Amino acid sequence: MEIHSVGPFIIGKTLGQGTTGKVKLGFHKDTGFKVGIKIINKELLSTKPSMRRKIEREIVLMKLIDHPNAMKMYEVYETSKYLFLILEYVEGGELFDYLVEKGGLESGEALFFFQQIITGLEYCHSRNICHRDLKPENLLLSGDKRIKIADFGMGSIVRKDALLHTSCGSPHYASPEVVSGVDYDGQKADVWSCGVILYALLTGKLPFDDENIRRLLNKVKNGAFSMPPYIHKDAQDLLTRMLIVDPSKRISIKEIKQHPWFTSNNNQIQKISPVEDIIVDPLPDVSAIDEEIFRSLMALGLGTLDEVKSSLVSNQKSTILIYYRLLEERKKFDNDVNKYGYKPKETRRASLSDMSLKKLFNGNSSSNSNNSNNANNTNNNNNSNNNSSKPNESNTANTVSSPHQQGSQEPSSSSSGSNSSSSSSGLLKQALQQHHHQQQQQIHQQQIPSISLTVSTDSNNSNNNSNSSSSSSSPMSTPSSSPSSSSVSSSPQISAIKQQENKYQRRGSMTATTNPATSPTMSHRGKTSSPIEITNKVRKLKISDSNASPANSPIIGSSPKKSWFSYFFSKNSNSNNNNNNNNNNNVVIETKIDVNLIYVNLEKTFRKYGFDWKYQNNTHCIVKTHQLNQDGTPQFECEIEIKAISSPVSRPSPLQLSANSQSTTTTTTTTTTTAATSTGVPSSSSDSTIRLSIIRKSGSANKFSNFTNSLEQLLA
Ligand SMILES: Nc1ncnc2c1ncn2[C@@H]1O[C@H](COP(=O)(O)OP(=O)(O)OP(=O)(O)O)[C@@H](O)[C@H]1O
Repeated sequence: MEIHSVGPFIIGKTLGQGTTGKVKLGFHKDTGFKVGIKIINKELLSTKPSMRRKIEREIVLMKLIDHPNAMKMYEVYETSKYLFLILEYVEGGELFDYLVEKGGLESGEALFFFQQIITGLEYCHSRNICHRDLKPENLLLSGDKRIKIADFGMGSIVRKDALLHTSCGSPHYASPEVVSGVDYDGQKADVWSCGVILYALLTGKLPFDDENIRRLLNKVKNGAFSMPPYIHKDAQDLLTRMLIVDPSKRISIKEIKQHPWFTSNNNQIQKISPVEDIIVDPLPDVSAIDEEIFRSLMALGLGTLDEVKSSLVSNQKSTILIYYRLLEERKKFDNDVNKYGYKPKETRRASLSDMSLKKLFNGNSSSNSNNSNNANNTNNNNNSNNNSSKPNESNTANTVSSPHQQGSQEPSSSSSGSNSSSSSSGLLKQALQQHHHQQQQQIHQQQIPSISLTVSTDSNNSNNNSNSSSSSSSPMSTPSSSPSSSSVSSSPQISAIKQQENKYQRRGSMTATTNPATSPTMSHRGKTSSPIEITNKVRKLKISDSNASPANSPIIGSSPKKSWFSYFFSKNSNSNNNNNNNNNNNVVIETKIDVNLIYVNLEKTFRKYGFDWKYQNNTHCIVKTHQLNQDGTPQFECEIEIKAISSPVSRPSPLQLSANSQSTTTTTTTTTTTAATSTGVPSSSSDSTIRLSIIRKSGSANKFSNFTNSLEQLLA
């Protein structure tokens, strides 16, 4: 039976497509509240362990994230075939497209975006989450131009002072240490990516680019880029500090926030305390461990089964225990809200205080000083509670268009699989509440004469408003007066911002003649390297590989049920830390890591095992040991086939911003995308999946097993 709804949401038009499936627009049946629904075929997850791990990780990380500058995940639904991630709807599209349209941005607007990126990233880092794939394509814009960091598929939790191994991301945004294949500090690598993004914001160009991947990687490693003279000198200074090759000398997020350019608009950005500040109690014994949360922890790869278990009952504070408690808090929050409807402030706060989250928020201040921001936030929330304590009742219908009116493309009233809206999770319930509140405000504003606003020349003055309703009371939110934590879109502050935004001048289309950056530039750090003109290459390629996209099918079999964490975790949890394929001859690893960085990872593993390697042709690599058996054959030898496979949406990998790009129909038959690069390897779009298959092996089974385990870990 075909259904057109998931839980309380009617499924509408397609918003986009990633490697795991389509993202559709969803409308809340009762309120018209919009969400993004990411539809993932579970078959994909069972047949591709690395993809499964990626999705598992993404879901758990998103459960841990609640910040106005990061895309929220409200709920997960599933049928026997599909997973549905109910996401915050981010209507303004990708920052990438915005940059394509506008070219380089005026300094104030660039700062406006940059501050939000840094605020969101600082929040992630405070939870020890590194994004590792920051680029304008993964930064979405809300309707009121708020940045939402998205796509945590490459994200990782990093224990304090630990280094990361996997080289991932897009080479244009990846740091020198990442492209060099050495172990790296994930936070410093994210800072580098932000430096590249800042450069792109200010110039509409990339600091490091080359058609030839080998040269590109060398440029990144070298770190030389040209600095257009029109960039404000303070911004130049910040860029120079962010794009420092040596990560130990690279500026930190904390220092960025104190930098003169960052603070030049007097926007007050609040400090976010690290996750380590949370006070947590251990569990009394292993029988108290919540199975679902345990599986989620395993998905984060924080330790082996035994390590995780013993950390949870140990008196010693550990990352594992902290994340257990955070996930528990989120689960409790969702459940409580379901049980009691919109939860009264006192109860929620009591729940939060159980784990002394107040210590986390506002640093180590006492509960009193949980104060201004929290109080403001809570009060706001409380107000909205008072205004509409039952969001799904009565007055919402008067203020919100029905999904049909809002243009749902599939406005079927089919109730199959529908969960009642009253079972919405905490974050969703909160968002619905907020949505209702906004609608009310809008109506109210329409009824009163318009107020004349004095618009300051600072793009962010209005951001000092701390009435963040979106970050207010959910379990892991942190009070923040960040740019994005401003109030609802209908507020005078936002109107003022909008007016200001309208004042931003387009820099003009990025043509060779009009772009100031193509005029003679000053050399940077004594080196010259012309900035690469953002080319007029095709931005969006049409989907052609229908097989690759399960979500192309007109949806959905059985009724979706809501799950806190989807049951696919339980089905597959045994294999979380194992390589299922080890017993098979044909090990297949699929990964979404950029193809160029796959080679960095491969070679890193070869070196680790002391193997020699040789690329036979574009897609095959022979790997063998130096050491020989008595009969003269290598102790171990194997052949790896490397292929780009289904890429539902292909996009140019670098910031090939194109002011006049047309949506051109281009066939994306990725299995054949093996155009040789200088390294003689297949090339593909940055979003395609690459399959590595060991098609032949001989020699030591032990070596083989260790080697493939390493590869899997590195590329998962
Ligand atoms: N919550 C959302 N609101 C609005 N648009 C969205 C939302 N989520 C995704 N999109 C759009 O859909 C596109 C595909 O998203 P999706 O997350 O599936 O792909 P992706 O970012 O390539 O990640 P991956 O392929 O790793 O899953 C995005 O590029 C974005 O334009």
